[in-house]
Amino acid sequence: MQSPLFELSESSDPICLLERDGRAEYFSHFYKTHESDHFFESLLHSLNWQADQITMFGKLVTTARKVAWVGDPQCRYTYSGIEKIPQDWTAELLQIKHQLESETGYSYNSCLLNLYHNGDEGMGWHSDNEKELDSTTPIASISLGARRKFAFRHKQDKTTVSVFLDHGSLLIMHAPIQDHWHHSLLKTKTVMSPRINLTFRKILPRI
Ligand SMILES: O=C(O)CCC(=O)C(=O)O
Ligand SMILES: [Fe+2]
Repeated sequence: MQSPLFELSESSDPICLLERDGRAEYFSHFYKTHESDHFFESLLHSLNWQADQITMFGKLVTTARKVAWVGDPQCRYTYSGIEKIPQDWTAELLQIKHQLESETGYSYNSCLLNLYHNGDEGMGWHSDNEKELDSTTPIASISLGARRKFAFRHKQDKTTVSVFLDHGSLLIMHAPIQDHWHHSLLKTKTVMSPRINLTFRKILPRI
């Protein structure tokens, strides 16, 4: 079966990509090109980017993709058995966070950033359902740089829905999407330039 692939035009913002077992909305032009160019450059140079470590088939593997974890000081986050301590917000990240908060009506206290140097780097199928995350706050994902293909795959019936994430775009993943769908950033041989992705999240206070 052919899976839907959304090819979108600016006038159609926002587009509802999924509305079953969760909802995903896509804004292709959340930021204008010159604003997106500015954010890309400043985030590339102002953050402490580090290789990530993930568990694959029971082994700890270091990724080529780089990550930066930013948030309020109490926002600690554990994945693959490693506790991440956040970097401080930069002026640009606070500006983006405030714009997102007024767009969505939700508040965020952390942001995970990924730097993919080229199309050889991607992110495998997963869902963002860690127990530290407030599952009622949608994950808001901003893309800067190279246009890359992103896909959702339903956990039970394996239906897929994919979209190219544009420079300056915003993808909002509403609950309970993480319970029912995996998502992935697909690798490709045709992209040679870098991309930065920002996922704004709400971490629950520790009990
Ligand atoms: O790079 C992307 O668009 C996806 C990133 C992602 O899924 C994540 O950080 O959890
Ligand atoms: Fe994710």
